[in-house]
Order: sequence, then C-alpha cells, then structure tokens
Amino acid sequence: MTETVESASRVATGVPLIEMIDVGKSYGAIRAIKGISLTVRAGEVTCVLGDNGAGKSTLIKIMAGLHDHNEGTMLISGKETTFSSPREALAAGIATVYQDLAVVGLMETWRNFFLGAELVGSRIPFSGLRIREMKEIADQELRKMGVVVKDIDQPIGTLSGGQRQCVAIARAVYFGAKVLILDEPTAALGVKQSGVVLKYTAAARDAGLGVVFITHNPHHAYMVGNHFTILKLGQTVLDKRRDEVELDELTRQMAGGDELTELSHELKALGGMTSAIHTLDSEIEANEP
Ligand SMILES: Nc1ncnc2c1ncn2[C@@H]1O[C@H](COP(=O)(O)OP(=O)(O)OP(=O)(O)O)[C@@H](O)[C@H]1O
Repeated sequence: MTETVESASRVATGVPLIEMIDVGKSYGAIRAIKGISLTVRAGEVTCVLGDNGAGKSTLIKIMAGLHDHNEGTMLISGKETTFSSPREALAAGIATVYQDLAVVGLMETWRNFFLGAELVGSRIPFSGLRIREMKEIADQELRKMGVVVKDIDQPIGTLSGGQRQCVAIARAVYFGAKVLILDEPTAALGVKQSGVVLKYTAAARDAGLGVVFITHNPHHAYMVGNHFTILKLGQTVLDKRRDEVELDELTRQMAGGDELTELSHELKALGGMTSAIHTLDSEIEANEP
C-alpha cells in the first residue's frame, strides 16, 4: 500500500517525511548501494553528495518510484513503503526534477508549467482549456518563487537553464509536492545561474517541503543544506548535520579525503624516482665517450 506524505503546510519543520533505513540495491551482480540510511525532513534540505558511480541516482530512483530496493526499509510518513511506479511516488507527494528536464522547448512557459495537468472545462460547457487562468496562475506562481519571465508566452526553450530549473521547482511546489528531489540542479550551470537555483531551493525548503539535493559540489550543498550525506562506491562515508561539519571537511571528503593524501605521497615518491632517473641519465650522458 502507498502512503501519502502529509501536507507540507501541516507538517512541522524537522518531521521525517522519508526515512531510508539500511537500504541496498543490486542490479544483477552489481551492488549499486549498500546500508544507506538517511532521513528527509519537512522544511529541511538533505544533501546527497558523491562522485560518478557513487550511487546517488540509484538512491533517488528508489525514492522516486523508478526502482525498488532489495535490502532495508523505506518509510513514508512513518509507514513502510515500496513504490511500484513513479506515478505512485508522485501521488504520495514526492516530485523529482531531473537534470535533463522533461520540458518541451518550443512550447510556451505556461503550457510547460501545466503540462500533463492542464485545467480543462469551466462553467461554460465544452469551452476547452482554461488558457487565461493557466497563464495567470503560472505567472503568479513563478513570481511567488521570485522567477520573473518577461513573457509567460515565451517558449521555455528560450529561458536560461537556471530559469528552466526554477520553473520545474515552482511547478512541483504548486502541484502540492511535499518532497522535492533535485537531481544535480546546478551541474550544467554557471555561477550566477547556480545562485538563482540555490535561491529557489531555499524557497522550497522555507515553504515547508523536504528537499533532497543531489550534487557533486560541496560549496552549493553547504549554502542550502541542513544535513549532508557523502556516498562513495555505494556506501555512506560521511553523514552529518550542518552543526557537525564545516565546508572544509565536506570539500576534503569530496576531493577524495585520505585517498588524496595517499595519492600525493605516491606522487611525491614518483617525483623522487623521476629525479633519480634524470640524475642517472645525466650521469650516463656525462660518462659517454
Ligand atoms: N541500470 C543499471 N544496471 C547495472 N548497473 C547499474 C545501473 N544503474 C547504475 N548501475 C551501477 O550502479 C553504480 C551506482 O550508479 P549510480 O548511477 O547510482 O551512481 P551516481 O552516483 O548517480 O553516478 P553519476 O553521478 O555518474 O550519475 C555504478 O557502479 C553503476 O555502474
């Protein structure tokens, strides 16, 4: 049975919406994640950091209903749940904004905002789509989130990557998401556009949603995060609340932490070897008749 995440407006900040307990997932013989525990709380941003292949996508696909887990437990508002489709996760209030947004580039911004959930019919029978109302709502909702598009009729493909992410976030908030999963929302963006997306991530958090923020970038995570989990080869290597961790430690762990120190020793040793070889070469050269 599917549990629905309680209405964000009724849930106090800090209340668990999703709890993953010792969750694991294998694709055939490949164990993608193992022993992952994390909690997504109302009004907080849970950051999941990790390099390529760390298991971030696998983790969010379980929460988003694309995959099921084969180890551990997932609780939705305290009830054990396995989603059998993305539709089920969405119905439970869990919305995912993927990096390669599913938008129709040539379609107007307002149409994309309502895509698949158009307002139809009205008091007048057979009047079709309620276009004016949809335009007004899309414009209002975007403004509420602080996104100002010049013209709501503008094709979404003409907006910047950052603005498109923001439209997707505003859309999820409007349609009542309680949990918002953001899959590397700043990965393809420059500094300014990333700043814009981070601002809307914070706005969604402040509106009471539980946000899961997937990223490679510890600086971006630290700007909005309340909790940080770093994954490496499918396992948790760091799991700390904001008051337990500094940006330096996040950056060091993401850069490879102890492994990097080891690599630097190896490179130094190699450097020593290289200069020994150079010395040897020069000596041979000098002794050649
Ligand atoms: N459908 C699949 N079939 C087989 N193996 C998979 C599948 N999806 C992911 N994997 C493997 O699971 C591991 C974790 O991959 P995952 O995509 O979850 O990591 P990620 O942290 O999201 O990486 P990236 O940042 O590159 O997307 C990797 O070893 C990957 O090759």
